[in-house]
Amino acid sequence: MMMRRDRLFLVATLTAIFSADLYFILLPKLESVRHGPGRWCSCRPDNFTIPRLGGLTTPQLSNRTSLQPVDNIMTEPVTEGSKLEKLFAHPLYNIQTPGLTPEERLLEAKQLMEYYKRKASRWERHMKLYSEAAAASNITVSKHKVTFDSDANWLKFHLGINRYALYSRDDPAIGKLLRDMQNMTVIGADYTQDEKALKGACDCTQVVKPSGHHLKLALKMQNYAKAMFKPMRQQRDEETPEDVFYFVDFQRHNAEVAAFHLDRILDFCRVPPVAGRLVNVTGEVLHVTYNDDLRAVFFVSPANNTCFFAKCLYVCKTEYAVCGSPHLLEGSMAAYLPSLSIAPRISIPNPWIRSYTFTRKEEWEVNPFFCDNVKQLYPYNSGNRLLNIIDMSIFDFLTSNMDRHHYEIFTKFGDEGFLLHLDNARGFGKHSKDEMSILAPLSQCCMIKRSTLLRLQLLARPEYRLSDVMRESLQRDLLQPILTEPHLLALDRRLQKVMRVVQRCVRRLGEDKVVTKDFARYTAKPQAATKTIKVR
Ligand SMILES: Nc1ncnc2c1ncn2[C@@H]1O[C@H](COP(=O)(O)OP(=O)(O)OP(=O)(O)O)[C@@H](O)[C@H]1O
Ligand SMILES: [Mn+2]
Repeated sequence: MMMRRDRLFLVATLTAIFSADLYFILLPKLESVRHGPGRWCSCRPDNFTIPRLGGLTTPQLSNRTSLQPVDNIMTEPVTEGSKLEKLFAHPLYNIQTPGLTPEERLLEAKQLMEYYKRKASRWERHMKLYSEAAAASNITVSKHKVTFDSDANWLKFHLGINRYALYSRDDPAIGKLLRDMQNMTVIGADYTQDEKALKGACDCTQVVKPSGHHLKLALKMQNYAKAMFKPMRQQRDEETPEDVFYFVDFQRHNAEVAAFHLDRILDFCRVPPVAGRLVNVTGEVLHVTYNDDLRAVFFVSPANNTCFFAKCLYVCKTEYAVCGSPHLLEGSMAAYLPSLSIAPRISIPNPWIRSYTFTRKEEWEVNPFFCDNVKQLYPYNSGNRLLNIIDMSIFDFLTSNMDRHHYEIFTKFGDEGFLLHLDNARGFGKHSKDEMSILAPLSQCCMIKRSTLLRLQLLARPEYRLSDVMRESLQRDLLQPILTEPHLLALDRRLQKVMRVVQRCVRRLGEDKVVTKDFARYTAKPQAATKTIKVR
């Protein structure tokens, strides 16, 4: 059964790829017949041509070019209407996954409801005890009504997580969850689990967490939805100065929001939903926290604004604080993933990890053949884990996030599970610089999933231009504009650079070696029937 589904999925992918070929190759050809020679001419000798799918079981696609020459694609006519809607209506974005087996879903509804009930009753108990204690010591704590809602959007998000993605773009619960995070009453605020474990300390040999720089909170909403709140630290138009190391750079709330939108536009769906919110730090944090440590870091600034700084054992510098104006503060709200107690995840060091010190270099930075070593190592020696790392590096290059020290996967899905793209707050720091080293997994391994490449090609075309679809997508956020124009335009420039890296690899190694079939593990199996697959 499991194998049949995998085969169906493979066929679905191939059908979509075939549709894309039709779209890119046949239609342009027909057009060129209609309009006479020259209009779609892609006959320059150095044209990059989209590779044929290799392998025994895959249909022979056209071996003619389907990638526009990178330097003339921007001059084609632009069509009217919503580019984003058109992008999402494209066959490449409508690969329908076959029905999921229980093993392919992260959670069972019954298990999740039991967890939710336990959580709700624990919360009510704590609230009662805490309110009594707070009244006795004259502390202001707002009491809000909590609602147990078995139809809550966050539950639907959790139930939708499966071995292929965190959510489906068509799932109406995701849009509703974004709205919940934007305006639902906050009933509780606390430090996040990892902050609690850290207890404000920092390891001074590693500068990953310079005391006071990390500032994030877990906010609980009226229906028990939980979000990770990262407050605004930097204005949208401020660029990270040249001399600032990436690991002491600010965390940017707008980068978290933008990364969610970009991940969805790339059709990865590996970033949890993130929405921007104006948070009242007095009413929605200070007055709803039951944590004395958190309350203790609040103060009122000389300008009469409510501020708070990160937990810190040694020095609590007010320069590190964030302040409301006088109470309202922008921030990102990232939907929480299911608790580790019901959906364990593991955190794995990125093979292309950077040194978090001022001087040391990692092996990948000095050894151009580093990827050959990685390819020998489990779990990068089989399946598509390495291809997933390469997807992640493309994503990080586009946002210019150098802080991908670890990645997480759900243990339930094992080695074939997708990689979670958590923590994107260090992206979008400099729009004028493209950090090519972030692409090292792609440039050193010279491999890319065909489905990823096809989508990148689409986003390089004027009718789906990445900056345009991003601008449109981000306009839906309450805190729009999320990215300044230079950051949006940098996306187009970086996309071209990704394509050029792929072109170079293809010239060096040939298409069949570089552009890899997705779901490589299953290619030796004969094909299943296509009739159950719907591709719009
Ligand atoms: N949406 C989420 N739901 C649940 N847990 C999350 C979510 N996002 C992040 N986490 C967990 O919290 C940890 C810290 O989050 P994040 O990396 O965003 O913050 P950080 O302050 O940059 O921490 P670090 O320095 O460890 O990277 C993550 O490693 C992850 O395990
Ligand atoms: Mn981080």
